[in-house]
Amino acid sequence: MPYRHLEEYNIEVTREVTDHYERILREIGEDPAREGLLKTPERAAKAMLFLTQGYRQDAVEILKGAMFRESYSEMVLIKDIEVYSLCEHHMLPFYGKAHVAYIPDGHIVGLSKIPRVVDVFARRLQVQERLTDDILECINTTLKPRGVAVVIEAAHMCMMMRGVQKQNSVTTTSGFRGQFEKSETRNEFLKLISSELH
Ligand SMILES: Nc1nc2c(ncn2[C@@H]2O[C@H](COP(=O)(O)OP(=O)(O)OP(=O)(O)O)[C@@H](O)[C@H]2O)c(=O)[nH]1
Ligand SMILES: [Zn+2]
Repeated sequence: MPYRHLEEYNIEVTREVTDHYERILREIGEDPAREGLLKTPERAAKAMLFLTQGYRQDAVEILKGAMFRESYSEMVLIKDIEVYSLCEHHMLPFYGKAHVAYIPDGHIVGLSKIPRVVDVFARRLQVQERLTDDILECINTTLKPRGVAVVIEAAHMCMMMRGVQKQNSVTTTSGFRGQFEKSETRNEFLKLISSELH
């Protein structure tokens, strides 16, 4: 992605994507000139650029911006982080929850930065497996904790609205590094994310 000035990039790309959506409307049998649809191509373009803004954001920089030296060395768990992403096969939403934990090794990170990192990777075309790994690897290589764990539970609209049309299936993906590779620590994490206590 060329790093042109963001505003200039947004105006140019919004115009291009808007033109494409107008063509799509015509191809599916709609009349882009009817009143209700006049602004739809531009709205859809802005929505798509919002949902894919992760391509223009840097998760490593976000984490590095709020790392603090601390000796705390127990598990830090942020659970039930809402996730909205787009599957790369159909560009339809998949959505659910992410649970992220790490065990610090000299540094902690500002709590809000974890959901921000989740969003940076979710706001791209993804598969749930790669989204899980992207979050895991980013935290592992940037914060260098003793361990990191990521679990994502999600429903895929491409399996609900079309295709196999299953309304209640949930897909769970997970990744573990460092101390979470040991079953004791992993089990403590899994117990915490399944508990109803907040
Ligand atoms: N592993 C994985 N698969 C996904 C994800 N999101 C969507 N898919 C699947 O991607 C696959 C694409 O398969 P294809 O056979 O090429 O596409 P399709 O003909 O539209 O498949 P159906 O959805 O079965 O109708 C489907 O099985 C989807 O369920 C994801 O996050 N991870
Ligand atoms: Zn899909």
